[in-house]
Amino acid sequence: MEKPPRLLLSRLWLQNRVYDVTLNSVVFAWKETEPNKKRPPGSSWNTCKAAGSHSVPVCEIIAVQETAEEVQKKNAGKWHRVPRSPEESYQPPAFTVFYVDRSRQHRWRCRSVTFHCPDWGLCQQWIQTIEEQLFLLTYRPKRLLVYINPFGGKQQGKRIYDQKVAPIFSRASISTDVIVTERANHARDHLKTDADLKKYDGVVCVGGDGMFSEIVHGLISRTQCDSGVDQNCPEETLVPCDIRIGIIPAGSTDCICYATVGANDPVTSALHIIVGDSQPIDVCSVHHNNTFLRYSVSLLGYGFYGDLLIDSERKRWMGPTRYDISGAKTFLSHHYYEGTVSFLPVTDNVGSPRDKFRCRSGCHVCQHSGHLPLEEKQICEQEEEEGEDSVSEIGHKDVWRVIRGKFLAINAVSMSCACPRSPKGLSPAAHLSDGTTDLILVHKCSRVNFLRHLLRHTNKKDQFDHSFVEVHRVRRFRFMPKHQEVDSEVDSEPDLRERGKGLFGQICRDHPACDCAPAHSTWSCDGETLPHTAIQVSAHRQLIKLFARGIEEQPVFEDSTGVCSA
Ligand SMILES: CCCCCCCCCCCCC/C=C/[C@@H](O)[C@H](COP(=O)(O)O)NC(=O)CCCCCCCCCCCCCCC
Ligand SMILES: Nc1ncnc2c1ncn2[C@@H]1O[C@H](COP(=O)(O)OP(=O)(O)O)[C@@H](O)[C@H]1O
Ligand SMILES: [Ca+2]
Repeated sequence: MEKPPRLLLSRLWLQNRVYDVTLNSVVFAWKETEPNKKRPPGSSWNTCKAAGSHSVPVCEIIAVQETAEEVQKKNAGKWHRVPRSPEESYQPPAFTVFYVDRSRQHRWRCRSVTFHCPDWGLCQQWIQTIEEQLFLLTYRPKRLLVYINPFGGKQQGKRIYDQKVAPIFSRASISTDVIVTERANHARDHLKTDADLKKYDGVVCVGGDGMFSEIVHGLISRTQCDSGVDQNCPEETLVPCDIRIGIIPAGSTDCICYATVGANDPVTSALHIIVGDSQPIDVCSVHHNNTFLRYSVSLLGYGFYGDLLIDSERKRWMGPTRYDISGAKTFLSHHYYEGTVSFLPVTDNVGSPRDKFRCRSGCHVCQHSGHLPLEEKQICEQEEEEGEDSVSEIGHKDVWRVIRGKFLAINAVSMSCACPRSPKGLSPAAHLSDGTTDLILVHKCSRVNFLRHLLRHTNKKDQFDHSFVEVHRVRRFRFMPKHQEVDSEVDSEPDLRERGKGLFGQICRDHPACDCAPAHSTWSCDGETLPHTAIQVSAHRQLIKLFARGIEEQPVFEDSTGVCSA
């Protein structure tokens, strides 16, 4: 490929060594010259041959600044001997370039490198030319609206933002309006009606998956409202949101951040926002008949994860540990739930949930997955009883499959849900933006088998390779609990819930050794409970966009000799 024309080439000093420094529209690079001895005062700037080299893509430069003399002296003090004369202490004009440096485990760090120039004019020329190149990156955000949940995770949201994120935003000349939320749904309601979104290039959420869910609900509802789309209609094609969302992880699970960036690290996320990344994300809409309930981006779970969530909400004061305690308790209670799952399997997709390859930055499956209209075509239903072979070859493209059974867990994930607890996630091969969700059915099995299945979320073994687990990639699905099947017209779930909550229901839930099954569980939708158990779910391809790029393939490590951390 042809190289872009060079914009600047100069011989400059970096930590008393001479470098050939170049800039074109794509790369900023510096190459050490040789022999590169310490520069004696008054020596020529033109020495030497090439040696060690470094380069930074222009799109990963965060900022450039003229370096104040005091800063230079301070930096120089780290390695300089004390100057003997005033001439020797003279610091030539210098500029500092701040850029993204890849570290271990998909973490990004802000690094800086300072070059000394022979004269002030050249220094200014470098600063101006780099700034001009950054100005051309129009996809970078300039104004952001930030919501901080001060009570998410370990209640560190405000501190994380003030200490780790705000300084790099300001270095990148990003202006912000910050709202520290005062109540649950504060951010959602503000986005839905009050926020002047035209003023901003992005919305940033400091908190966990629950807080992100608030932002998503605010933005999607606002967009549908502005476009006259009725969210209550399950068949509607929803209008995608234009504005990108950034997540600064400060929650308990942080799976949306982890699964889209590869780390739950505030600085990494801030840098992805600054460089203006964009990653489309699938969203599932959840309805009960013709009533819209919620959107789901991560885990929509019934049975194990639903029960776990209900129990964990009472332990919110424990912070993120609540999920482990409630997880163990729910595991011991070992409840299963009867019901019918119907789903529309994906037939025209390139990927499958059993694939060995993963959704990564620039994923071809996400790019090439077609967008089928959501309208239900001719519905052919084939019932499958548990334990029998499931066959669905009816020779029709859109065949609904029906599975009636006893389930320990029903999970739908439209992304992998990778998180620190499970770095590969609930469905390791799920895709961020292919318009599908992976439906995982864990049938009733022994505690030992269920534990084996759970443990496989934390190691390299395939968690779907069990006779009691099945996984399907779907565009839509429905669930009907058994107690409502008799009369599906009955819409009196609150009464039924009361029954489950009665004296015996409570004892059974709280008594780990008790094997009697409660009538129904509760759906957990990205960490919030749903008020209904009979639901219809539709995946909407690429409905929202994040300041992320998907998980990058193996990061490239470079020797950063001569480069200091910002
Ligand atoms: C034996 C060890 C088994 C480890 C199994 C780990 C599976 C972890 C999968 C996690 C998927 C997370 C999906 C994300 C959901 C979030 O949207 C949502 C909201 O997050 P937020 O509070 O940050 O706002 N979070 C959740 O619903 C919480 C999920 C909690 C997962 C913790 C699971 C721990 C299970 C422990 C089982 C222990 C068995 C012990 C046997 C003696
Ligand atoms: N100021 C606030 N006071 C109480 N709850 C809040 C506030 N701001 C947001 N929330 C709610 O807190 C819940 C948990 O937030 P989240 O940031 O996801 O933390 P965690 O990951 O610990 O659950 C979300 O449901 C959100 O709606
Ligand atoms: Ca998906």
